[in-house]
Amino acid sequence: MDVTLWDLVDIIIVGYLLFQIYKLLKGSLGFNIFLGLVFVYILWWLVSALGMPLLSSILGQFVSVGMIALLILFQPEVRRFLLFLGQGYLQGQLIERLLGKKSGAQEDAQIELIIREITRATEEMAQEKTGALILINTGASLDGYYSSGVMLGAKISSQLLLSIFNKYSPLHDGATIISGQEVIAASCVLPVSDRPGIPQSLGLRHRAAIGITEETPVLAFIVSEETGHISYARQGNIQRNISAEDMHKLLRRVLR
Ligand SMILES: Nc1ncnc2c1ncn2[C@@H]1O[C@H](COP(=O)(O)OP(=O)(O)OP(=O)(O)O)[C@@H](O)[C@H]1O
Repeated sequence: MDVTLWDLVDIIIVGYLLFQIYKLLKGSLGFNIFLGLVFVYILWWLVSALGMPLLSSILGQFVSVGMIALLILFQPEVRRFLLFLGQGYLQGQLIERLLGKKSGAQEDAQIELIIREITRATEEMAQEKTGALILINTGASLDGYYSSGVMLGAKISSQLLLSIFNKYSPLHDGATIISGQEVIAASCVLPVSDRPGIPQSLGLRHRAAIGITEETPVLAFIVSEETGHISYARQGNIQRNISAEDMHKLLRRVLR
């Protein structure tokens, strides 16, 4: 049998897609369903090869409606995957990476200033146990979420962020979204993740951070009102209790 270059490309693409499906379903109930479907498929293939017509035709019924069943069972995951593809992930990150980010010395200094302001405010809120949820948009289209909050279009500063999340401020509830060099909106309502693997101790603020990062390529920082811990969520995963230094490094990696 001849193995061509296209066979290799084919295998690499299928491998990549399977890995993405694994990443998407990891830790969810959907992963067990997916394993169940793979098991049914292997069983059907086995009984067909062994020549067991009755069992093979019963299992064959499942397999023949497989694609439709997959779309119904995994509707939220398929939606999330398509959103991820469409929402600036490719435009914003991949293309930028391919073309190389343009970053002059002046721009670098500006970004460093922004990072310092965000980190300073977050650190102060953590010390004072002021709850906060800050999204850093790295190229997604978040128009639908802006409209759920209050548009600001203001220059980023630690004072502004501290004012927004001050518990007496009318803007402190919900998420504040930062894009480029501006605080675009505050008090935004985000989708709350319903993934079963999330620890019970995490409430709505943390679940909203996980939820939005499942659907869009944004970075979400959370300050817990209860513990004063800083956490971040990215691609649906949460990293808890990070230091201000970790936060600074992460922002540098993402924004530069
Ligand atoms: N869908 C949502 N989108 C954005 N923000 C939300 C959403 N739901 C709740 N919040 C924010 O989370 C706050 C409630 O947080 P809650 O105490 O339930 O979460 P938590 O994860 O336990 O955080 P903490 O550790 O700060 O208590 C609300 O006051 C609101 O500001």
